[in-house]
Amino acid sequence: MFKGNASLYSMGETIKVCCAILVDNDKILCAQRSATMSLPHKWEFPGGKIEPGEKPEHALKRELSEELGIEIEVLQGFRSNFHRYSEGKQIELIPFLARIVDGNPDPVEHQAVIWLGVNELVGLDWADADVPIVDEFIKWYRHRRVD
Ligand SMILES: Nc1nc2c([nH]c(=O)n2[C@@H]2O[C@H](COP(=O)(O)OP(=O)(O)OP(=O)(O)O)[C@@H](O)[C@H]2O)c(=O)[nH]1
Repeated sequence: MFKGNASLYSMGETIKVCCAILVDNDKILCAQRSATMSLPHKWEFPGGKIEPGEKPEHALKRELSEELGIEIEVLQGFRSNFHRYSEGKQIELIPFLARIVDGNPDPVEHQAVIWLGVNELVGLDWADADVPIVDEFIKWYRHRRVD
């Protein structure tokens, strides 16, 4: 007799997605998905799917180069968030604090990118998977040690 957790078996594959919280002069880069992307017009942190066997940091550098034409340095990782969208897609969103080391963000796919102060982040219409990450980042940023 089946005794497992049935919901585990109906969830399907979890897609691993990395994203960058890019900070420069107390501003954070936010990217808006375009009308033709999934989650149209929602705000997110730039990034994308991690390919099989790829290290998350490597995927992040690749995606930011492709999407925004920038080179980044990854500073630290934050706790990932598992989220299942209503259409059934489940993602693990893995955030990293990062900074730009070369280039200016010039979006290829996104509709817009903007730099916002930490206090302004909550005013955006974030993709659902990002909401806990935004909240945790705000708390972390306010309490971080500045040496
Ligand atoms: N890059 C990024 N993707 C996110 C974030 N939040 C979030 O839910 N996602 C989702 O994670 C997936 C990342 O895929 P992607 O960026 O590589 O490619 P994509 O838009 O073509 O994906 P899709 O069309 O298959 O949904 C998308 O489904 C996107 O909606 C985020 O903050 N950054």
